[in-house]
Amino acid sequence: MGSAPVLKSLAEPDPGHSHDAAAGRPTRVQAEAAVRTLLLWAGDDPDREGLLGTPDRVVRSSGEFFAGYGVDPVGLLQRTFEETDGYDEMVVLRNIRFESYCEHHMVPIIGRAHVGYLPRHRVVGISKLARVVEAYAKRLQIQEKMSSRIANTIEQVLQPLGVAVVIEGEHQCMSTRGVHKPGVSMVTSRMLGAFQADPTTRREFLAMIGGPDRG
Ligand SMILES: Nc1nc2c(ncn2[C@@H]2O[C@H](COP(=O)(O)OP(=O)(O)OP(=O)(O)O)[C@@H](O)[C@H]2O)c(=O)[nH]1
Ligand SMILES: [Zn+2]
Repeated sequence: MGSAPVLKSLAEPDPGHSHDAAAGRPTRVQAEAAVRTLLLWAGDDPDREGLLGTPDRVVRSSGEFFAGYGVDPVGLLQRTFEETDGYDEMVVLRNIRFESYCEHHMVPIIGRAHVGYLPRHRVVGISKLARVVEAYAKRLQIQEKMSSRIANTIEQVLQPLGVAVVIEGEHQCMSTRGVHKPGVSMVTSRMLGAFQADPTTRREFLAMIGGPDRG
C-alpha cells in the first residue's frame, strides 16, 4: 500500500510543459483584468449589470477547467493491491467521460477515454485510472499528448505488462467554429508493451471497448 493521492498547488508548473518560472503566475486581479479586456475586445460593456461578476466567474471557472495542473498523476497510482489470487488478465475501464481543453483555441474537447492494462503482480483501484484521465484532461493540450501521457504514467508507475489507451473526442474548435463540422470524433490510441507487440492482446482490448452495450 502506498501513500494517498498527492494534491499539488495549482501554481506549480505542469511537469510536461515548459513554464517560465521567472515570469511567475499572474495574480487573480490580473487574470480578472484580462477577462475584462476580452469582454471589451468582443465589443461589450464589462460594467453593465450582467457582466459585472463575469471576470470573477470566468477566473473561478478556469480554476475548474484547468484543475489538472494541481494534481500529480503519479501520486494517484501509488496505492496498489497485490492480493489478486493470480489474476493476470487485462483490466479495462471503458467509457470514461472527460472534458478537456484544446491548447490551440482554449475550447472544450469532450469525449470518452478507454484505458486498459495487463497487470504484473499488482493492480490499482479502478477509480485511480479515471482520476489519471481526469488529471490530464483538465489541462490544455492536444489529444495525442493526452493519450500518451495517460499511458506513459500508468506504465511508469505500475510497470505492467502493457498499457492501452484509446480516446475519442469531439473538438469544439472544429464543431462550433472554423470548419464547423459537428459530430466528428477524433480517435487516438497509445499502445505500450504487450498491447503494442501482440496483435491478439490488442484485438482483445479493442473488442472489449467496442462491445455492443457501449454508448
Ligand atoms: N492533431 C491535433 N490537432 C488539433 C487538436 N485540437 C485541435 N487541433 C487542430 O489544430 C489546428 C490548428 O491550426 P491553425 O491553422 O493553427 O489554427 P486555425 O487557423 O484556428 O485553424 P482552423 O481550426 O482550421 O480554423 C486545427 O487544424 C485544429 O483542428 C488535437 O487534439 N490534435
Ligand atoms: Zn482547437
